[in-house]
Amino acid sequence: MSTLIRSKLSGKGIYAITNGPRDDLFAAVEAALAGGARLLQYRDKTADAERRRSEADEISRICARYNVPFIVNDDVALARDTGGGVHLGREDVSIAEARAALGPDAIIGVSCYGSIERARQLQGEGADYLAFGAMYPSPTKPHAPVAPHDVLTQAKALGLPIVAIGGITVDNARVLIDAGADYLAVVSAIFAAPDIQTATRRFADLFEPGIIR
Ligand SMILES: Cc1ncc(COP(=O)(O)OP(=O)(O)O)c(N)n1
Ligand SMILES: Cc1ncsc1CCOP(=O)(O)O
Ligand SMILES: [Mg+2]
Repeated sequence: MSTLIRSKLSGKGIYAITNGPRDDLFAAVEAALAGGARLLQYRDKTADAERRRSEADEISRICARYNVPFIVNDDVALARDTGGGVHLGREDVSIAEARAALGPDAIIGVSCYGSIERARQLQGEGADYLAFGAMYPSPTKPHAPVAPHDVLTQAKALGLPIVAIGGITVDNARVLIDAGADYLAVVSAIFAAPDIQTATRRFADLFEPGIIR
């Protein structure tokens, strides 16, 4: 069993990720947090900078009320201006550039897709968590290649929190936790659910077996 070498993230749990504009965005985020999400990412691939800024600002406040880290997808300037961390993929800026803008305390997470070599490289560059996936075909990102589950197990040796993403549902999640995922990153099975709080709670319960609510 490996130990975490350097982590700003404590524990395990659900990483809820928003998916673009919606009229009830703030209520949806609040429901996910009330349901037990332990990390929240603002992911909005639109180009409406003004709306993105005001939404990120409000969501960062909501996360602060729940004491849950707030992460911005792709956009380091928006992360800096809203006091958040950032998630970086292969199309995004380097960890060094993000770190220079956000400082040593900010959470910087990275996409490793299915590559343990990329994970090793990014761990060396100072990533705070390593995300792998898609683990299953994803309704949100249908063209994302599917990664093998054992990449999660291999990545444990790198000593950072491991995030699994892509097509995760309550019914297919258990094997990912067993393979080594510390966090399950979920878009549609939370934010497209008719009852977001209950959907998140069902996921969160996977990390707390035996708790009777
Ligand atoms: C936790 C987490 N993992 C992976 C991604 C995907 O990042 P990326 O490959 O940059 O793709 P986009 O999300 O930017 O379309 C993520 N956002 N979060
Ligand atoms: C951003 C991203 N990267 C790989 S899959 C994915 C989307 C995950 O969304 P869903 O939980 O709906 O499959
Ligand atoms: Mg990206």
